[in-house]
Amino acid sequence: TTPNDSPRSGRSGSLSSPPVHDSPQRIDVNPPKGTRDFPPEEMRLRNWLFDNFREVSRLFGFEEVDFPVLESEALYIRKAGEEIRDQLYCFEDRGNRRVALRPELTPSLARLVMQKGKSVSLPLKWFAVGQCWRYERMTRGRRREHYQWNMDIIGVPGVTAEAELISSIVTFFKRMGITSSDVGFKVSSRKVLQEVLTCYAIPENLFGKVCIIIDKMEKIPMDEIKKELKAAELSEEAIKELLQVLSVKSLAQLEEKLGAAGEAIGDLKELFSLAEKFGFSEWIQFDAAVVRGLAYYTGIVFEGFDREGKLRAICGGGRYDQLLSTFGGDNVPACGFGFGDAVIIELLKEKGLLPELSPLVENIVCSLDHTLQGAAAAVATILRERGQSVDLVLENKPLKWVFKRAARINARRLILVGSSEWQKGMVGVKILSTGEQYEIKVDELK
Ligand SMILES: Nc1ccc(Br)nc1
Repeated sequence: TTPNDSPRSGRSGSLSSPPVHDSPQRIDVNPPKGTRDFPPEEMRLRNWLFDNFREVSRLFGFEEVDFPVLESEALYIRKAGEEIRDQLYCFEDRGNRRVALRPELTPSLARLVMQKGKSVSLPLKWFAVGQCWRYERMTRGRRREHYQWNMDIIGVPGVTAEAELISSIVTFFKRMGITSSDVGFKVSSRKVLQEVLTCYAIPENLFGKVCIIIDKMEKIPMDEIKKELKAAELSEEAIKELLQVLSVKSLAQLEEKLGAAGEAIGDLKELFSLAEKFGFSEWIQFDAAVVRGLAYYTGIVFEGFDREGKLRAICGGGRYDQLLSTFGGDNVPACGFGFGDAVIIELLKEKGLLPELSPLVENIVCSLDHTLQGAAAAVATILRERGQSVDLVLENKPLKWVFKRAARINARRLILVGSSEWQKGMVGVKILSTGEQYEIKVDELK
């Protein structure tokens, strides 16, 4: 067949006829499944949220850090049966390296702390806002990426660090207009579980796995929990005791169960006492069932929840004193939290607290005829050099079009470059909110 007789076109042509290009296959204009675009309106909301994350981090004296979205898969290979492991977005790269899109930021932070070693002095107070990934079966239609705000304190063994972290999140909620009537923190300590398991001589290496099973307590039937604990070689008696301890409703009850001497009760009492000093007592409550779903927590754990119970956890965190040593590094005490960008927006919507964020540009500059396009560009440059934002009309457009665009981009004033004014070194100015208009020398524009 001749070049033009491509079976697809179905047209018979001759060599002389111009090549017929089939219309190109239209790409899928949606982002990949489970991911989001951020067009301007959504991007303004995201920037507003992240600016608040950053402002709170600044108020608490934290320094911003970031890491690659792509990490070695080895950072996340933990054998405790975590969901985060099951949903790892991992693959083999062209160099046959096992890599993964990070599902969380803490392992990267631990890696960087290890890399810095003795070159940094403790304590470190670092924060990051980064996109995290999971490969979720789309059957559940959930997102595969979200942005997480993390704050971590490295090198402080006492619970004052956890109190500081909870205080930073409370500060953030208050900035959002969220109160302790809207949101609270369930607080416990993994040392509660540790002390029970030690009583029953459960091997240390089962600790993470037991925590992950317990974390599913409110998500799967109790029979399933018991089955999984039994499969993890816990005796019936140990399971019974464990579930009993996890159902206590107060620190006093916990003290009766575990005694006053244990670290768990000591840490929790100190945290609740510090809460008074920091001023966030009404935000926190003891809840023995809180363990969080990450294997590496070793002490205090907490999660922010909406008191109406309509949403998933807003944020979560805790102490992870062994993480660096599991990476082969010197052990350093550490604690931190993760705060996702999705649930908080749902909560703000629920509470009618989403901000009105319109675009804002100070000036829209246009020439009144095409011969003055260069003059308009010169005026735009002068204004920009004076720190003024300018939307320069880049084509010859009727004034009606310019006014429509000015309204759409919420411009504060319209600068008109007309031939008679320009010959006098002047431009026309119209304040769009009041309609006030005047002429002014370009040099006097500010
Ligand atoms: N870890 C993780 C990552 C991405 C999303 Br969406 N949720 C949780």
